[in-house]
Parts: sequence; C-alpha cells; structure tokens
Amino acid sequence: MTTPDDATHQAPETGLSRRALLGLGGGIAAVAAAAGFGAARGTAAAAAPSAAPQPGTFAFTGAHQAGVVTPAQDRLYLAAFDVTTDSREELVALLRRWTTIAARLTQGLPAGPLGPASGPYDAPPDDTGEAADLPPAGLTLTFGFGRSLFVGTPGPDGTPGTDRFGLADRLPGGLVVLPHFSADDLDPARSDGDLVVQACADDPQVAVHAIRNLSRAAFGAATIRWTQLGYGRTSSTTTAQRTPRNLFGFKDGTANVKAEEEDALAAHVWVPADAADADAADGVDSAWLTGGTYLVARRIRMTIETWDRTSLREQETLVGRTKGEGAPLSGGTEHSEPDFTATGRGGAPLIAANSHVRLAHPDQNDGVRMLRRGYNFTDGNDALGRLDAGLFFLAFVRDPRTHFIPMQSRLSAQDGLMEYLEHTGSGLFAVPRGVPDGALVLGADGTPATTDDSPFVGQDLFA
Ligand SMILES: C=CC1=C(C)c2cc3[nH]c(cc4nc(cc5[nH]c(cc1n2)c(C)c5CCC(=O)O)C(CCC(=O)O)=C4C)c(C)c3C=C
Ligand SMILES: [Fe+2]
Repeated sequence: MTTPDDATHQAPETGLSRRALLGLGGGIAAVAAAAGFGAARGTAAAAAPSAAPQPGTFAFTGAHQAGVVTPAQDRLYLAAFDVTTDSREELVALLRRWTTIAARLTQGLPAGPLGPASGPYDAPPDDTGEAADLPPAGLTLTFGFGRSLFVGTPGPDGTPGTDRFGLADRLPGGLVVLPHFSADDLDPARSDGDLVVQACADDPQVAVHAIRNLSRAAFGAATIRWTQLGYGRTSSTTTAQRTPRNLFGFKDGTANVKAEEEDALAAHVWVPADAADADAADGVDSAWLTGGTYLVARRIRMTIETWDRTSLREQETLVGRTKGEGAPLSGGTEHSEPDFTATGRGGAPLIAANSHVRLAHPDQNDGVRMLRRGYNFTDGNDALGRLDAGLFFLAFVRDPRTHFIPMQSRLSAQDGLMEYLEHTGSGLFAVPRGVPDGALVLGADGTPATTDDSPFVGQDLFA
C-alpha cells in the first residue's frame, strides 16, 4: 500500500528543493534507493549510500497508485489527454516515459537526469525549471485510462469508434458511457479523454510543473484535451486531516471514506478480483484493473451569487447539516450519525427529504460509499460578471455502475442543492493498480536501469 513518509502529513515545505537534491553527491541514486526503487537488481541505485526519505514525498510505487488514499493535498492540476498516435508501441513508450518521469518528480527530482540548467547548451533542458527551487510539496501523480482509449469515440451518427490499440477486449465493465443526468450542461471540450493525469501537491507550481513536463514528454503521442486547476481541497481522506469547506461555506468530507478504513476501501474503492470474473463471462479480460479503481470527475459550477442571497435556514435545510459545526440537523456534533427519523415541529423531518446529506447517505443508496477527493475552482467570470466557480468533484469508486450512477441520478432529480448547481464537465477513467514496490529500478542517472522490462503504470493492460 502507498504510505507517506512521516513528514508529509505535517510540513512538506521542509523538503529540500530539486536544486539542492541535484547538488548532493550521489543524490539521485540515493533518493531513488531511499524511495524503494533500489535493491532488486544490484544497480547503482541499490549500491548508493542510503538516505532518509525526502520530507514532503509520497512513495510512487506500491500496491495502489498514490493520490487516492494519500492525505488530500491542497492543490490540484488535472489534465486529460487525447492520444494522437495510432501505434500501440508508441502508446506503451509514452506510458514508460511518464512512469520514469513521475517516479522522479514525486521524489522531488527534476523530470530528467540533467535537470533544467545543465546538459547540452544547444538542446532544450530535460526539465522546464520552474520548480527547481521548490520542495517536493507532497506531489502525487495518478494515471487513468478513458473508455475512448479502448474502443475509440463513436461518431455523431452512432457509428462505433475505432479500436486503435487492440484493447477492445480489455475494456472493463465499469468503464461505461455515463448517462445524461438532469441539470447536466456538459461542455465536450471539458469532458472525457483517452488518458488522465491527476497531479496533487501542496504548491500549485509543483503540480503545474509536473503536468507541463509530462505533457512535454507526450509530444508526438498525446495532446492535452482539457485541464482543471483546483485549490482548497473539499475532502479529508485521513482522520488526521481537518475537514475543509467548499465554496458554499459548508464543511465537506466529514463522512468521506478515509485511508484508515481498510474494510470500506476494499468494499467501495478498490476493484475486486471478482469484477474480472464477471467481465470474463462477457469475453473481456479486465484482470489488469484488479486492485485499481475508477475515477469520476465532474466539473460542477455553483451559482454562488444566488446562494449568497439565500437565508442561513434555507442553506442548512438544503445541505442537511449546520453551517458552523457541520453537525447533522438531527443534532450532535460534526461526526455524529444523522438520524433521519428525527422530526420537529409539525412532525416534519429535521433532515429534509430533499437535503443533500439524506440523498447521498448510504442508507438511501444500498449502502454505497465513495472516496471523494475534490477541489474548489474559480475560472474567472462570465459576461454577466458572475463567477465561474464551483466544486471540481473527484471520487474514486470500485464500480461507477453501482457507486456513482444511481446516486447521481437520485441527486440530480431530487437534491434541493441542484437549484444552485450545473455540471459543466465530466470524465470517467479506469485507474490501474500501482507499480509494485521495489520493482522500478532507477540507475545512477535516475533513468530505469533497464528500459524494456522496467515496469510502468498500466503495464498489465498491455500484457
Ligand atoms: C454523486 C455524488 C456526489 C456529488 C456529485 C456531490 C456534490 C456535492 N456535494 C456537496 C456538498 C456536500 N456533500 C456532502 C456529503 C456527501 N456528498 C456525497 C456525494 C456527492 N456530492 C456523499 C456520498 C456524501 C456523504 C454522505 C454521507 O455518507 O453521509 C456534504 C456533507 C459533509 C460530508 O459528509 O462530506 C456536503 C456539505 C456539494 C457542494 C456538491 C456539488 C457542488
Ligand atoms: Fe456531496
């Protein structure tokens, strides 16, 4: 399992900058070894002197990809890509390059072994440089695959898409076309994509630097389709984290699935082996996704100006919790269980039938929960001067057919909050399991010791 080093929870800013790491004798090899990359094959990394894990870093390798249960960082930059090559080999080569670069960036190293300010004077540097003096900032990079990577994009007349990479019989059952939900006003230019990279960090420049360098490494194979910048996490993913607030001013993430809840993660987040058994009955081999998860992304615009003219009573009634403490309207404190049977004056339920927390609660959803990991966003304003702001909803689930679609159908039809919400972008991605611990061996220059058999994110998909 991906585990953060101790320092990351508290003070990532204490980490050394990339420039300082480069200046350390044998720094790259030592960091690679310390990050668990060494040892396996007697490489330079394995032989390097051991060093303490870098403060402010999370391991890149592990049973699951980092960036799911990792304590939610403060900033997000997410990019969806269209693959522009039709060559399976070039796609695999891209994923190898991304894996190598991600392993380096998440450990606070520059994208390439030479860094931003050395290397041949007549060639572009192998790192763009804007994060050179910044600490690792808890950067995680999480990769996923969209449905179009497997079966292409259907034409407007309904003609089937093209299986460009011979992956159609690997399409996992949960990677469906999401239905239209009422109040959806989706912009195709902010939706879907063959590949996704979620970069989370406690410094926005570190997250943007990561996507920029991955995008650069994709040249000739993939181009950015859409991106979303997020600030102010809207969820807690560990019990140690303070519950943050969304742009409606309410605490968000109170009842989230947390990293410490191993049983809930197994039941609601990680794709179980029997999902592949079910797909096998349909002639699909989706074993590559066992231990992975699905990422649902929804750009949800909030009509902030209208909300701000709404009474506190109305706001709390629509959410179903108090604005100050975040306690259920049935009483107690933030982490008290809501009592949906409690009634007030005239026998009316204290938590209204159309309140968000009642409709999203597991009791109303066949026991379903999800790991939410969203962010606030503000993308300027529209022609009327209204903020284009809201919540970039991100959730990791074991199967969107059971863990997202029914709940979102219910919310979009009945949730009182919907009067203030508009879904403007959408994406669904299969997130493969992690690169195994200790398997990614970086050489002394920080590149994989062997290129052809070094593991990469999503490797099992192409096996
Ligand atoms: C389909 C899933 C969900 C969408 C879309 C969604 C949008 C959304 N939510 C808030 C604010 C809050 N949500 C809260 C709880 C909550 N929300 C969902 C699901 C979706 N939310 C779930 C599963 C839960 C937990 C329910 C439970 O188990 O009790 C809360 C309460 C605090 C908390 O538990 O996090 C708030 C507040 C907004 C503003 C929003 C769209 C912009
Ligand atoms: Fe919610």
